[in-house]
Amino acid sequence: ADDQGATGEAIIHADDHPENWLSYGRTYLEQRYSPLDQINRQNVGDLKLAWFYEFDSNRGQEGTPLIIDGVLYASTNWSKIKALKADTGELLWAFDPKVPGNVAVRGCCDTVNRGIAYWNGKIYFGTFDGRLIALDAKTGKVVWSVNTIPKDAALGNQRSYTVDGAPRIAKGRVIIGNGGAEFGARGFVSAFDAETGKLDWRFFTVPNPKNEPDHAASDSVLMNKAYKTWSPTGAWTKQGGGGTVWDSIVYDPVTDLVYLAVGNGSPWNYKYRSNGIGDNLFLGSIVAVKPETGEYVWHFQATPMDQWDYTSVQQIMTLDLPINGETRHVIVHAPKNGFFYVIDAKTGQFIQGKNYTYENWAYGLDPKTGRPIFNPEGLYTLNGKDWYGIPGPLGAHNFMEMAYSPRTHLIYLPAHQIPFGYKNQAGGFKAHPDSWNLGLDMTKTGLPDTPEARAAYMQDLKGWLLAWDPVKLQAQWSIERPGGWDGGVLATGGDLVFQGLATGEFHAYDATDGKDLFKYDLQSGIIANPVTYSVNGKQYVAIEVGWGGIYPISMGGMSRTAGWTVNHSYLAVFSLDGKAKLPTWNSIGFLPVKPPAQFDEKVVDKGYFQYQTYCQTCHGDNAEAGGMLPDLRWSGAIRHKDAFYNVVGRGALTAYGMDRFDTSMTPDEIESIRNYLIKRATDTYERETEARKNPSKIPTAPALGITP
Ligand SMILES: O=C(O)c1cc(C(=O)O)c2c(n1)C(=O)C(=O)c1cc(C(=O)O)[nH]c1-2
Ligand SMILES: [Ca+2]
Repeated sequence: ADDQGATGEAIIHADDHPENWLSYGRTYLEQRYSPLDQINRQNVGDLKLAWFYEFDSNRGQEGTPLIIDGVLYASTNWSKIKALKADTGELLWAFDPKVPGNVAVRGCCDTVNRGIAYWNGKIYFGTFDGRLIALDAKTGKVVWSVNTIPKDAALGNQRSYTVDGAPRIAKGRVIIGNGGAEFGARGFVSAFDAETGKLDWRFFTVPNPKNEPDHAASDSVLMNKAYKTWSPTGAWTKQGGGGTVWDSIVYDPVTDLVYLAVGNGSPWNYKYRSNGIGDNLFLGSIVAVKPETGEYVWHFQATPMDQWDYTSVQQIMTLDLPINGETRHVIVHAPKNGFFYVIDAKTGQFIQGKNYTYENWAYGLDPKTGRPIFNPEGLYTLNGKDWYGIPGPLGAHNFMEMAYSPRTHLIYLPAHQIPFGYKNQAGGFKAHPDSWNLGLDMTKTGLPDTPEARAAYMQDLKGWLLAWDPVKLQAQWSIERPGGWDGGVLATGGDLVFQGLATGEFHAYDATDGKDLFKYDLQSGIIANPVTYSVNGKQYVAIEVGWGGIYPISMGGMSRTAGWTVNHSYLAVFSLDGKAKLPTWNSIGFLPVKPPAQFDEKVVDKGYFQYQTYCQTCHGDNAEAGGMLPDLRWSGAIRHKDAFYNVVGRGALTAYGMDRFDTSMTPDEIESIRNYLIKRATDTYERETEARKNPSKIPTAPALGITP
């Protein structure tokens, strides 16, 4: 159809130009498969570093670069863009949208950016403070810029919006969502005209709190269908309800539909959010809409009554699959909840599904509808009991993308097991300003601190690369790793599967059997997705390097099971004849500093509560950092009350992403955190110092306070 536009046609026919990587998942199918085969099973062992380019941010890097006619466009943390010559790494231009540092506190999961879109000579990307920007791809000059968060909409009280997902473009409309459901937000996506930046339509994913029209594409389905799946008086009416679309949005030219991947409830606690009533549409769902108008077509809800942060925002991939002797055009989807779904792409009808990892919240799926058969023990907000949930809120699969090879008919799925202790906030829902507001007890969700409990928990941390058969719903082969949070996957015509790991190793595996054919130490945890392209007939493989995202910042010390990882942020590019060499970087992390001698025991408990409420989700559970943001036990600022208050209360470090908290905490509360940090430093200094005497052994048990 000619209404696809020239770039749309180029994306549909991407295989005619395999040298390029034109859109986030390479094609509209989002299979992350490239037919390039110059690098293959026979020669990948000789792969070498061709060049690397260091970024000017040292936080998690989750970007998928695009490659268009010899130019590589990369997005980095803090929503910055670099245009580089794809064969040499020479900088052509750079763009910094100057996101104010104090907005970091609005986002749950690091100031990441997952990628960009290309359309008709322009580059499009979202910024952490909520803008969508179009740049001239040749010059990096701004063509237009819009604020994607409407000032006048009913979005709840907290309005904690951030934009970190890659925009997608369908028929000349740039579609972008946002994050914020751990705080307080109402999810929606907006579609802007790619040439002018004018708003075309908006679709809210959860109802208006008063069931009033938003004057948006979603009005009729929300008022007629979704609203009655919510209690009219739950905390959602104040917090926004959630349903943020922070990652996958996919246009499918076969069905001519746009699929929106919808997130978790806000607050998480279902009893508080919706009085324990209703399925809460469209949380944990895929919603299909028309690209021109945003009009609702169908939805499939994977997680009704969400209370676990089981988002369905994860990658939406489309495939043609043989099912019962018939070829069907389907969506395959592995959301956080641990189940793999095959859904009819045109109608949303459930075809089949099965758990792809161990999970304990559901006994299985109803074979007709795909609805989970709940384990009543897992409904912790209804039964009032503590719940050790698997998957936890980081899911069995997160933003790390899976890939599909049409040669092996397998999906390469980066999965993990990161359990979580869910516990209800006592005494009803209470929101804190500038904080996560889950309706959960944030101190008890703190991970265990006794050596025994930690040792047991560590045993439960696992990661896998699954070579998943989407027809048989089973892994044909898999690789198990200690600890999760490994990067996304690329599959190629050379029968290779590439993946970067939390340990900093970059690997190539044989796509047919998982044999490890290549590994390279990139010296910082990898969470991003690799891509491949070619320039003048030479094939390259590129990956953004930089440890971060939610796992290390919230799990802190526990995330070290995946490897002792320090953040070095850069783009690494490989070729068969590369000659570049990385310097040797510090790999032992923040060094312990002998803590001040005194602290006030009486305020330590209060400090712990304040820390877990306001600090934990970035600086790590129990004041142990995970290798990316500062480990506060060793911070110079804990040595003096005023120095600490200047940072925490008055915002001395806002430029680096540390907001001021004098609007949410009293000076006494802030001082109690300092005392708690000194106590934690005192308790752990010895073991952390010991652990570093043998740098190669740092991630092992002693560094975690576990008796080996
Ligand atoms: O509910 C939300 O609005 C929201 C937003 C985001 C985000 O914008 O990055 C994440 C999550 N949730 C989330 O649940 C999650 O596990 C997650 C991981 C990451 C990351 O980049 O490491 N972001 C997010
Ligand atoms: Ca979430």
